[in-house]
Amino acid sequence: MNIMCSILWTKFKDTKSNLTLCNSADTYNNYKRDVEMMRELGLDAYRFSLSWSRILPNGLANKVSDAGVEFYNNYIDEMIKYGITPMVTLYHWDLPQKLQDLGGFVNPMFPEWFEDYARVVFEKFGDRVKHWITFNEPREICFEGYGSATKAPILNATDVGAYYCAKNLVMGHARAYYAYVNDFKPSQEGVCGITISVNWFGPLTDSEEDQLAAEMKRQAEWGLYAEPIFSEEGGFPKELAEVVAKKSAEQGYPRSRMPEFSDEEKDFVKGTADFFGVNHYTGGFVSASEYKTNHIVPSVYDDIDVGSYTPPEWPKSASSWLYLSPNSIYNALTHLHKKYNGPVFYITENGWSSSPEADILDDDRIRYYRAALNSVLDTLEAGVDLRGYMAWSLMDNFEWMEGYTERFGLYRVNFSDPGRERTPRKSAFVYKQIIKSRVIDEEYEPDTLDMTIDEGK
Ligand SMILES: C[C@H]1O[C@@H](Oc2ccc([N+](=O)[O-])cc2)[C@H](O)[C@@H](O)[C@H]1O
Repeated sequence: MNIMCSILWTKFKDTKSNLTLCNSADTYNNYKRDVEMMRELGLDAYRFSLSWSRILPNGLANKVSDAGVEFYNNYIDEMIKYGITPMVTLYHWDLPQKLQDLGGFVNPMFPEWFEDYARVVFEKFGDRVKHWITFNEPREICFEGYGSATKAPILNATDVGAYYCAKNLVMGHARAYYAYVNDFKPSQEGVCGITISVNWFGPLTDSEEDQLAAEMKRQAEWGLYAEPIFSEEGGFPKELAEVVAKKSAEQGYPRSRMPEFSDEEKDFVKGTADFFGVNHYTGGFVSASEYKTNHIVPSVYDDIDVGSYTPPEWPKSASSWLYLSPNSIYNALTHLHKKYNGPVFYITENGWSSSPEADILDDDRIRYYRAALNSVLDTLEAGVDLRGYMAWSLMDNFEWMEGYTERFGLYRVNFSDPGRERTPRKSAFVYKQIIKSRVIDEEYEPDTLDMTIDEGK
């Protein structure tokens, strides 16, 4: 977390101490309480992410931190003790500084560094962890980190950053997948996939132009990362690659700004996921001609050149990008189901933000979860192989560039308290009731906000 902390230290230096900022919800010192909260809610699975540098302090696999491994062992064991299945993400945006200094995701060595790290992790924890996710949200890593400069490492390379990063990330994912399948899966018998942020982008009208515009938007936002792994053809999305090649030539680049996969690389990457992890939050409409804004030239958004529209009546969260978009889980997953020939899905994140001032009586979050879970039921009804749903998030935490100003938790965290006290919000009670009864009762009102554990679980 060092990279984000130092960047954010600049942003928040007037209000918080660096140490406080970097402790976030402090699961390291509170993991037993966190597992207790999972039990209070009646969860049967929990997704969390490993910190690469907590396990390999220098990023490279020659030196393993015993203390880091011990922490994760304790955390995993605590979940398993109470029948909670851990689902573990290897990379959730905190690259070891040494690797970043060497160029991070755009260094051609990146896929090998990632495989080496993955091997250590599979070896240490794979006896108990059976659900692995290589990367959390390639788009946010590549487009936001190496292109639009809105996430670490804040690299402003709008022309090529996202595209170069995407290829190396996908190659790293595939190397880790084969390491698992060849050397660990035979004895450990788990599964390995990737989590991609998939918001739903539908056409503004039924016109052919808008349908094409929506497809371009989907290709740029998530096809760039999904297509090489889940499509039959392999490689980057075809229409997007053609547009980028054409624009690159017009802009005087000697070759396309989007690298290609060789036939051998395409074959290597294709099919390297036992499941498709989806982080879904919101949606919107896309137009070929309306609602266009100016974009940096050259950039991914200039390449696709489409307009985006969010209906003003959609409820808005505390995050600028997050609206309650009707039935967008269904729209996204049925689309992917058809496009990629019915893969196994897990929804690995879905949730709603409120402001720090908002009360624990979070009816807006309850409305969001009820709508989302109804959309999950529609999705199952449509025959999509959706195996799990994970809310984001169990508790408030440090929300990247937004710091503590956006809260996603079913439990509120008191960040002024050195012990980081956790208190269930009203949404936690409603979520618990839904899990227990398997029914989404729109009228249900908890009669107490006292959380107890159902010992039967
Ligand atoms: C709130 C969680 O969001 C996840 O990341 C994002 C970021 C941006 C979008 N978007 O639609 O613009 C969706 C998801 C992230 O994985 C998690 O850490 C939280 O930040």
